[in-house]
Amino acid sequence: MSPRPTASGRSARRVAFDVVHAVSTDDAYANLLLPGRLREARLSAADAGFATELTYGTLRRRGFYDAVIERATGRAVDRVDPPVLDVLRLGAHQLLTLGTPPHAAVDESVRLVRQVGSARAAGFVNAALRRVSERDRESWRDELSRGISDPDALLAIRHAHPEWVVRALRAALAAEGREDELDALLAADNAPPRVTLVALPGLADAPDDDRDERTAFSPLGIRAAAGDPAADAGVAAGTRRVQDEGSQLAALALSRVRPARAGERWLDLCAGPGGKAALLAAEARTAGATLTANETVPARAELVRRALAPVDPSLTVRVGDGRSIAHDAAESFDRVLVDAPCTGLGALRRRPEARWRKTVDDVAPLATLQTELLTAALDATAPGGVVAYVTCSPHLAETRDVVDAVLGARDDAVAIDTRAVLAGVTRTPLDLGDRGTAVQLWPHRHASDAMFIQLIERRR
Ligand SMILES: C[S@@+](CC[C@H](N)C(=O)[O-])C[C@H]1O[C@@H](n2cnc3c(N)ncnc32)[C@H](O)[C@@H]1O
Repeated sequence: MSPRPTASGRSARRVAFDVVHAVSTDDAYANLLLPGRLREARLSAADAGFATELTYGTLRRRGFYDAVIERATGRAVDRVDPPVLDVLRLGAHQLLTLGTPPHAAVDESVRLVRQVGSARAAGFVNAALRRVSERDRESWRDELSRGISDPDALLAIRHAHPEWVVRALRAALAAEGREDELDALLAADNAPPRVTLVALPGLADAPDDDRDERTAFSPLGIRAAAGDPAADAGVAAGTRRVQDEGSQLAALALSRVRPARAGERWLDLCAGPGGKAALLAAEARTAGATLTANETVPARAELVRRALAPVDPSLTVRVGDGRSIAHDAAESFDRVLVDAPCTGLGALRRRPEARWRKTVDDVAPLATLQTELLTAALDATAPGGVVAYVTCSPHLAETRDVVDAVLGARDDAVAIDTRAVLAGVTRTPLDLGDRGTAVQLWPHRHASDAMFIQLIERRR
């Protein structure tokens, strides 16, 4: 059941508006902004649930609601004042997805538009949302789909994804012979993800079978209790961290590809904000190895320092472009993680605004950067060492094509069967496509981000 607001639902709507509007106008990230706003507003658990669903759901389906608003008002959304448009988007989500009674959704939206300084638009909001409420979501989908026959364009409307994203996801599934799962994948992108934690080895107690808290695949994964994960004592102490299972498996593929020897040197080349670095550092420490982290954005390097502090505050965090790492440290590291900057198309559940922010034009420059970072990582790896190339995107141009391009250009590196490595790591077998040596995880199949993981050995 969708969370319902209590009598103080107005504060919840205001919190949702503030976050949605900051995303629209300041390029804010909802998953970073919302938790603090919820705490500041001191909402009850029910209202916090309602505000979260309202914020995330509105942002995920924004493109669909914009199309509905345009059709209902006869006005292009870029001709509607930004605060008014955000009030309409929130109203559309309440009407078409949350099942809020029309009189409440319309009246509260009119109240909200006054509250945010756009009182003169009250009549427009009232009329627009009344038009929106004349149909349910299915009927609006039918209306917007009329005259369209392209299957990807129809799926884009049905599941509120940009068309280029639907095409990219279809191609990635087709590459493993699972194109028929596209509908399930797009639906999974719109479902709130369950929160998982990682218990850092050597710092936190291992997950407990008896308390039924373990996740399906990661040996270190814990299902978070309901509510704010920041309230978990281990999370507050930095010994347990909020981390998607896919990210845990990406780090563990590298740390457990083979037993580590004391004195090994590990590198996380693109470490900010430090989730995988913390896990790698803890894994390294239990084996007597040491992690160095690198991050190009100084503020994110600071987040890496904070993430590493509970493991070992003396670890080195280099601030610089990962592409220049081999100038300082050629053939120096035994294990290197390249968790490359990417389109993030694999994390659409957790980053609700991302699908509307990225464009198809972002892909080629990212692929170039990813190719250069993977090349630099291999140059910085000692002969016999291992690189993990990881993206939280399944886009073939960022995954398979990057690996093929880099391996095709050098004869000192070879792909490792990453599927076999993870088969020795996970608690239960992963259902993977049967092509290639990489691991591609999926939200609909593994309840994780669509993480791509390819291990590569630098030949001796
Ligand atoms: C996908 S994120 C890494 C996530 C991180 N591994 C974690 O688990 O928390 C990619 C990171 O690469 C950084 N980055 C972008 N370009 C870079 C470059 N040329 N060299 C090093 N880092 C870079 C970004 O700032 C971002 O923090």
